[in-house]
Parts: sequence; C-alpha cells; structure tokens
Amino acid sequence: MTEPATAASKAPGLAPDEPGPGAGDPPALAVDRVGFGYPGRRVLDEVSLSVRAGELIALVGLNGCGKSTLLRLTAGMLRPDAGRIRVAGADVSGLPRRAAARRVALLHQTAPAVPGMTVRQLVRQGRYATRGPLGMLRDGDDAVSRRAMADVGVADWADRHVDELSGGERQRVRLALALAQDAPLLLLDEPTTYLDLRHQLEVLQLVVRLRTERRMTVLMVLHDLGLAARFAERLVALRDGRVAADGPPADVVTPDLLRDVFGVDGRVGRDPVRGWPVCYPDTPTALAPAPAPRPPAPAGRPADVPNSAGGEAR
Ligand SMILES: Nc1ncnc2c1ncn2[C@@H]1O[C@H](COP(=O)(O)OP(=O)(O)OP(=O)(O)O)[C@@H](O)[C@H]1O
Repeated sequence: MTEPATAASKAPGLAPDEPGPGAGDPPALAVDRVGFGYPGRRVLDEVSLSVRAGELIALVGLNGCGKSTLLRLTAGMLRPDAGRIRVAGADVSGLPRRAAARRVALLHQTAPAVPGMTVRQLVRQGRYATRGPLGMLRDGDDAVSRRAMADVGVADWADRHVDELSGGERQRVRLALALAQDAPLLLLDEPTTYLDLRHQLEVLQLVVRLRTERRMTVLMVLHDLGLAARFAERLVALRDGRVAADGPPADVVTPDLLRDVFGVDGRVGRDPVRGWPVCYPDTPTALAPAPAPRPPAPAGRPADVPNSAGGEAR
C-alpha cells in the first residue's frame, strides 16, 4: 500500500486539449468548508479535504453520517449550500454535466439496470462524457469499454443481461461502468458490497493498481475498517457530518476512533506479518457526545439552511 506512485502518464479521461496533472497543479480534489443539507436534514458541516493526485483514500463512518452525500457532491450531482468543491481546480457544481463526468466517475451503490440491457451496453454508457452531439461513440470508446470490462474481470459476460446477474456480479459490472468513464478521479461508494472475500480483495487490488499504474485518484467508502486500513494510504472518518479524523491508517485506527466514531469499545492490534492495523471490536457503547455546534454563520452565508434545491444540482 505504500509503494510510490509511478510517474504520471497523461491523466485518463481528460479531453486532448485539457492538461494533465503536473508540478504546481491544484489538488486533484479540494473540498473547502462544505456544508449540505436535504430539506429538513442537515448532513454535512464545514467539511474540508485536500487530496493529491494519485492518493487512495478510504472514507469511513457510521451509516447515515454523510459519506455517500459527500461523494455525490464531489461528482457534481448535488450542489453544496456552503463552501466549494474543486476537482483539478474546477468548481464541479459549475461544470456542465459532461465536463464533470470527464473529471469524476462515481460508482453508485445501486446500478442503473434497464431490463434486457447487456453488460456491454451498460459499460459503454460510461463513455457518455465523450460522445458526440448525436450520442455516437467516438474512436477509442469501444477499446476503453473493453479495457474496463477486462480490468474488472467481466469481459466474458459482455453479452449477458445485467438483470440476470447476481448481486456480486452486478457490483463488478458497475465498477466497470465507472472505469469506462476513464476519469482521473474515481469515487467508489462501497465497492466491495455483495462481493465474496476473494472478489473483495481482487477489487481492492485493482484499485491499488489504478492508483499506481494509471495514477488515478481514488476516494472510496468502505465499511470494513480492516480492509480500509490495509488498502488505503489515508483514512478520513466522518462523524455527525464533520471530519473526525484524517491521516494514515496507523494513526487513525485507534481505540479512540472505534469509540468516538463508531460507538464501539475495542482494541487495535497490528497484523503480525504485514503490520497494518487490525481491529478487535468488543461491544457497542454509548457514542461520546457530538462536538458542540459551531457559532452561527455570518449573515449572507447560507451555511445552516437546507439546500433549497434539496436534490440534483443539474
Ligand atoms: N435524497 C435524500 N433526501 C433526504 N435525505 C437523504 C437523502 N439521501 C440521504 N439522506 C439522508 O442524509 C443522511 C446521510 O446519508 P448518506 O447516504 O450520505 O449517508 P452514508 O454515510 O453514506 O450512509 P450509509 O453508510 O448507510 O450508506 C442520512 O440521514 C440519510 O437518511
């Protein structure tokens, strides 16, 4: 997990006239004091995160703490009601949909499975961002789709119907769909859901390869702290819509994290061979009180009101 990133080739996904990352470039992702709420429900407050190109980060936290919402905001599907999110320097909520899709790909928790659609057809939809005005695939799109299917090991299923696949098989096809976007920033919402142990490891090894060989930047939500600590180089923990911890797994995965973020008493040891943190959760305990509410936002800054759109930014 700690192997250095290889030298960057041209970043994937960007149009030929868009520059790839280089020295002095803005962070791959900059989340700056972001707040967001659905109508009647405040979800994120003052969330800040700076991610370098090629980093592999696991986002962890209790159910409902705002992880998926942060990914949807980062993909430009929702608009923050406070703060800004920039991907390679561009404010995602101001980008046209296709331009955002060339920069960020999101693996959703659920698949857009139209009845009768084949795996090949679904994965090709990932090329949406590069399609011409009439929706035609361009030169090279088919090769990118095929590479995405091969990366995830689903090339042999190209003619199978998506709605006839098992949950785990569908999850891998969804990952191929996200990879087909060939975007430099990959957001994975629970990529190991439904997968057996072998395929969990295969998918996470693939994610590591994408980072080291293609210099993709990856932010992934994982519920398994052990896998997160083993595969990510950095862990970000959300609690009550705020960043509660951010750093290398060895620093972040502690009994305090188990208690304060997950409300679980437990111990943390080290894998005897590899050295990565291993959690030994004992029993649920009362969560420590949430941090005190921050002072009211200055007048004119809509940090504490729900997003009036309450949904899709576009
Ligand atoms: N479209 C929506 N409208 C209203 N509330 C929503 C919507 N989507 C999510 N929420 C609420 O926002 C909060 C954060 O949801 P989110 O899906 O971001 O949590 P999460 O950390 O990803 O949870 P999980 O680990 O269970 O997937 C939850 O309380 C959820 O009920």
